[in-house]
Amino acid sequence: MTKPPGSLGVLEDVAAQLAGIAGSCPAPLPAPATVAVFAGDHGVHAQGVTPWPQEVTAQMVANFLAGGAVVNAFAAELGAVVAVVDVGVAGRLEPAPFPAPELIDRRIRPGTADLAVGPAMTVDEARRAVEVGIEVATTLAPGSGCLVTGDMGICNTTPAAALVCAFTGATPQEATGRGTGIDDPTLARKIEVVARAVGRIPSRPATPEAALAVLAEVGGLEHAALAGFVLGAAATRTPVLLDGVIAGSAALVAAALCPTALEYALAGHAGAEPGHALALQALGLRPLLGLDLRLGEGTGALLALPLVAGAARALRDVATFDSAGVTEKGR
Ligand SMILES: Cc1cc2ncn([C@H]3O[C@H](COP(=O)(O)O)[C@@H](O)[C@H]3O)c2cc1C
Ligand SMILES: O=C(O)c1cccnc1
Repeated sequence: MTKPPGSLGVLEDVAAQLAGIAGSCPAPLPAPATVAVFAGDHGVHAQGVTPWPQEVTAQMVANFLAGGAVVNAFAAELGAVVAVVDVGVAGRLEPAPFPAPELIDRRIRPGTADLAVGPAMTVDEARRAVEVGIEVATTLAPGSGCLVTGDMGICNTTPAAALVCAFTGATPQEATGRGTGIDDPTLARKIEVVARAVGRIPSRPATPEAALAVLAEVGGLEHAALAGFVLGAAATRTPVLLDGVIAGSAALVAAALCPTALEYALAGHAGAEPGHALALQALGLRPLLGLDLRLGEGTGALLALPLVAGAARALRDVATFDSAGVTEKGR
């Protein structure tokens, strides 16, 4: 390529990873990208770990379908498609007005149980939610050059923090953050809730069965589906761009189920939630962007898409020294 070796820095690693994923060099461009927003609710809402009412999850699902959320704005800017999956919303979902895209209805149950007091879901429900993610990824993959993780679920930074503790060995104080923006008393309560949940499970589950049991005990339905989404992306040799702490915690589950699946994942950004950095560090993933985002929905992953596309296009389109008649460097 007509550039000094190494001059594209991290993007050279991205290009090499894309080529490895596709098994061809140059790799295909990561277009079109499809962001799958997995939505679910959480019984731990009863503990007062977020200032937002639970019905905001269902209302935001309607907003995604109507095209009115931040993820829709970023997707429109970047030419990405938004798919919305109900894997466990608690509320009734009104049919979206024509010509809105259809909701993918894969609801396992209307929200999890309260993970502060007992298992969030059964192991069978967790497995079925993982399978929803696998199904969505393998269905979308043939028409997508890149898959992007998205999430919606009021309270979902609480199970994310618990999963980060379980899979990295971090303490609840280290892994728990302010989510959508909570005050000090709420944060103290949230840390206490995460500690109670994590106290019931083994640290660093060593087998896929143990990982699934941890996911059922302290996770969420969208976390489970996102773990499956990463597995499905890998199974179809499709790059998957990870968003924030929900995706990061789900990727820890995916890595415990199948370590090599993470070779197909790229970290879009470093989010503000402390558990996100812990998850990425444990996974050995370097985030492409650092913008202090703390939204979710897939927004931070989508913003990294032009970097991934740039890396792929450079590898494909840039002339060689020979073909462009550019003189190579001397000694
Ligand atoms: C209007 C609104 C839109 C959102 N879009 C994503 N989230 C994000 O914030 C929530 C997690 O934060 P916590 O654990 O503090 O509740 C999730 O719904 C996540 O997707 C939103 C949250 C709100 C309120
Ligand atoms: O990092 C995230 O994905 C995130 C952070 C705060 C709230 N919701 C999501």
